[in-house]
Amino acid sequence: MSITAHSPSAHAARITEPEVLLDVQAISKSFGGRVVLSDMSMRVHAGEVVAFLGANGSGKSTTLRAVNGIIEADSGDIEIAGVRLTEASAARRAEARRSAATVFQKIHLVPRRTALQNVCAGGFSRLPAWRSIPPLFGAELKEEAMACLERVGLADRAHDRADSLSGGQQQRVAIARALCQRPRMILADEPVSALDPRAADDVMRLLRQLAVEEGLGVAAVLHQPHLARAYADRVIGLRDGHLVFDCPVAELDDTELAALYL
Ligand SMILES: Nc1ncnc2c1ncn2[C@@H]1O[C@H](COP(=O)(O)OP(=O)(O)OP(=O)(O)O)[C@@H](O)[C@H]1O
Repeated sequence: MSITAHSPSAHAARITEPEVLLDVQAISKSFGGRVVLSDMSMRVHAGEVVAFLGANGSGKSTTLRAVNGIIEADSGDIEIAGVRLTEASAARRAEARRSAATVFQKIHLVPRRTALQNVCAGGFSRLPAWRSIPPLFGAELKEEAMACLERVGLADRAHDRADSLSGGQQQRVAIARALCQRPRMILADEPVSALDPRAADDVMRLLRQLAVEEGLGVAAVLHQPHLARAYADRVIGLRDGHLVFDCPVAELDDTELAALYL
């Protein structure tokens, strides 16, 4: 994990080649007649970390869930890696959504399986269902999963049971599993909320490293503004389902930030 936040070379690359990996266009969502997200628009570019901030219930997770397909927006549109979801076939839509891998606060590893076996699960969508038990994973998938563990700095723990790893290590295994899905971007829904400050820093540094060094887009819901300041390029503020600000992290205003949580 060698890079520091806000590397100038990544900044230059974004200016010359701002590939849009996620384009959320005026999406709205209601549950039981209550509007929880209203006309939300935002973008994530390749190589960029975007942080979502806002109080409980402000619509952060709803935005990510509309992108990854856990829910469908009532209106608006979403483009993932150039695929406009409302116009795409079901197969194209599923493929586009696979290119945005999700990492959750609750890590959901299979505790008794090894780190490597858990990471292999990220590649299952490319395999027939009967190949998804460990003896049948195949050498190729195992090799790819091992490379993913190397990318998160945990190759040496590949054969340890998931439940023998620390919380921070388990979240890095979950990120490796997401990488094994071969995504263009990572949607991280409170990826560090269950971690101590040091492990939280490690995970955020890793997500930033994947953006800067590998060109992934990262959209992360955070409850820690200081982590957004340290690791994001852009910060999005949500309040009561409305976008309040979307600005480069250097322009984040303390008063506006505090107002999100009033
Ligand atoms: N499946 C659902 N059914 C009914 N209401 C829902 C559903 N999902 C979310 N909501 C409501 O939508 C609102 C926005 O929820 P969301 O999870 O997006 O907030 P959030 O900003 O991510 O909050 P938190 O920081 O607490 O995770 C909340 O009031 C929540 O109760």
